[in-house]
Amino acid sequence: MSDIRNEQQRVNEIIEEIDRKTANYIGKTKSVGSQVQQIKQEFWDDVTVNLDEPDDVIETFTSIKQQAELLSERERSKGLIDKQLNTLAKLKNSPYFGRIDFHEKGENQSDKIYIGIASLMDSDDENFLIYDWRAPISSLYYDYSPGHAQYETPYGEIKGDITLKRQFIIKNGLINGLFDTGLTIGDQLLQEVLGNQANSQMKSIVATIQKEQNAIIRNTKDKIVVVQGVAGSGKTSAALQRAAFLLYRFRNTLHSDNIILFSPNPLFNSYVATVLPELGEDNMEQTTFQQYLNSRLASIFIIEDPFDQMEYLLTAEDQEKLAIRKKNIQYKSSLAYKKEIDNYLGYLLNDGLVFTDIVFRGETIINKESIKSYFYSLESTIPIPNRMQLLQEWLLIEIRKREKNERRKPWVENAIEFLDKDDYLEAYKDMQKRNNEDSFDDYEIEKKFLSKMIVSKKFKPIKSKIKKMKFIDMKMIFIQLFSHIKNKDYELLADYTVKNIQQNHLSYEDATPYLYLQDQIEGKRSNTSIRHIFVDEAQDYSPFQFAFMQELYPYSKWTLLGDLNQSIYFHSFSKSTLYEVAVGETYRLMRSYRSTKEIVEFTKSLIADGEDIQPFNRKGEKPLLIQCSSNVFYQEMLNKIDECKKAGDETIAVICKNASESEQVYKQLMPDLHNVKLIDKHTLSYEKGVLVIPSYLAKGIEFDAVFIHNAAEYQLEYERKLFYTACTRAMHTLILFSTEDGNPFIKEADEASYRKILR
Ligand SMILES: Nc1ncnc2c1ncn2[C@@H]1O[C@H](COP(=O)(O)OP(=O)(O)OP(=O)(O)O)[C@@H](O)[C@H]1O
Repeated sequence: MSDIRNEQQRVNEIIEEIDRKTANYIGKTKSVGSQVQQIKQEFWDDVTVNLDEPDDVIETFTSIKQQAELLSERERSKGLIDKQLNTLAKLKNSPYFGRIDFHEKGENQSDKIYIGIASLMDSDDENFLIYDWRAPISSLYYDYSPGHAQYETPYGEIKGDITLKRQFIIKNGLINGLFDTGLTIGDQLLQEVLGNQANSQMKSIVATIQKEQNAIIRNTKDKIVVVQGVAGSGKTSAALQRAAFLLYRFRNTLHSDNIILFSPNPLFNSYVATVLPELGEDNMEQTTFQQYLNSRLASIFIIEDPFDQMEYLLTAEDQEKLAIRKKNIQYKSSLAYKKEIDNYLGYLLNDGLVFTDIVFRGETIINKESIKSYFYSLESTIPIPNRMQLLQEWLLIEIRKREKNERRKPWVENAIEFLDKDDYLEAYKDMQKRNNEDSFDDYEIEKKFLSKMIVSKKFKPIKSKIKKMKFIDMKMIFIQLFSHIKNKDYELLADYTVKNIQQNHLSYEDATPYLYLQDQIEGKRSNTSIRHIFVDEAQDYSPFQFAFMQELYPYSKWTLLGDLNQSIYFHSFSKSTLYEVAVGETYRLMRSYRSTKEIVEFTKSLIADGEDIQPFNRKGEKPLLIQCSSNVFYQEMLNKIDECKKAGDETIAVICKNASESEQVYKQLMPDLHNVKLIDKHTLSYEKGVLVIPSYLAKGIEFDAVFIHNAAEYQLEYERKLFYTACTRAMHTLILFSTEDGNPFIKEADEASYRKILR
């Protein structure tokens, strides 16, 4: 009891210090804020603008630049102070979550180390009142129980003994819970945290990071970190805390805009978007691979996304077509296909590139054959993209020549006659600017000027196309690839792609290879400012996609997080997986934190190597299978939803196999559950309540209660992982509905791991 009193006393003192510091920062932010205001108001007073002579222009430019730099420096300072204020407000609410007493070897006494989301110094700025959880010493808290312990610092290893390890729950400055931990590291606090309700936004886990997660978060030595972690083992959590750790550890060189997170879908983006701000860091850029493909190709093609591809595979009726499509997907996702493209690129060095005619007013002014022959007249040892640039320069020169000739043609004279008033005025102003002439006195000068203007305007789109390399017939070059492929099924592969491309459609499996080929011809579009990439649900990327991403971000380190048991896309069923491609330090997370022990015991028996999965010991009800005929389905479901709500479940997801099933279920539930929400691939965020969601969009997210709409819909072997992924979204309650035909994977599962009701 006296422990709590003493600790609360310390919390109070810390809050007083936080208040002092806050008052100080508020004073500073006001002063810097008014300086910013003043600089903005008086910006032009302190700038001497004189554009008479070249020297004056330079002086004016320098003076504007200095003023702008001063403004941005002040704005930056204001931003930093506001950030400090924000952190202090968070610390005031909950200053820390952990304490360790560490007796360093060779010292007389132990130090009390309090750990929170940020550091706080005492009023003399000499001693740490709170250590940032990312500081080297804080590692002790995550890695050790009381007893011998050590941690790494930039100056070497420090050894000693932990004499006390304490965890706190502090809210609004009051200690609500205090646990001293012995050998069972942090279990009590973890129990508390995991017992809470699911949220529509993920929470940070800094207070209870587990040792195996800490190793991932603090890895700074490997270029590629690969995490294979079972469902709910904290992969996404580890990724986000790792981003915060890296931003702290490399704060002088790494900023949030040097980090990207690739997530499985836009809904997931919003689900994880609050974690970094909660930890006082700016958010990293979050995107999906599809967003990248769209940014590059959506102006040329209608691109299929992975969800449409999945819908097709789940619902296709024509078995022959389905078989062809599956073959396509597997081959086109493989590194063998990339190799074929590389071979093809070898051939293109000397022959085979296809170009388009350059056409002006319906007439070909440079034909594709001459473009091709110019290209191949260039030294063949020069790489294709460099030759393309030389070709581009040549074309622009040629176009300028044609442009000059064109000015004398009769159509130009006609166009001058029909020039409307606005164009004429524009030309007049332009001439004034260029020639310092006041009028079009001389008819010849006027005509020359106007014809130049008219022709130049008409040629502008052609020049712009050349600058964008549109003289390369990429579609044709891609189509032609298939006659070079040695794969025995190449006719099937070619037929499928060619038909699509002719209709300006690009399937998901064709999009990355297309871009890869394009980049190898036009020149790579690498992004060199990105230093670290997180790929969540990494098992969903094909080896080809991953190889392509590595070319896009050549200077980046990688953290790949995935679970082979949640490989739901067809391409990831091919033998070669991302995990074989990515050679790096591999971590395995086997403990599942999301779901109750009972749910984990059931879900682990749905998959082949599930016996290694360890549940965290949190109690709940066994999953319930309700097998009934479809005419009582919805009434049963409504009853159970009602029960869950009464038991306190706040997020309840009815997970359906695909989008059309979700729509149907939504329509059925709507009349009785007015605020039920339907989630589709365009949904950007969601609220607590009852949701109906297709299985593949529930990836990475969790809910208090999960209702599997019709377990009997999952029958084929390749739907096993989809089914497993859907079931593992449940935190506290899992109820499976099934029509009488049943579900083959549940039939294989341990009967003792679930309850069953037949209606
Ligand atoms: N150390 C931890 N302390 C507290 N909660 C944790 C911890 N690790 C994981 N969790 C919780 O477990 C749940 C699952 O975590 P997370 O979503 O990061 O797992 P995942 O491995 O990415 O799951 P999946 O692959 O199934 O999507 C989350 O609610 C997360 O907050």
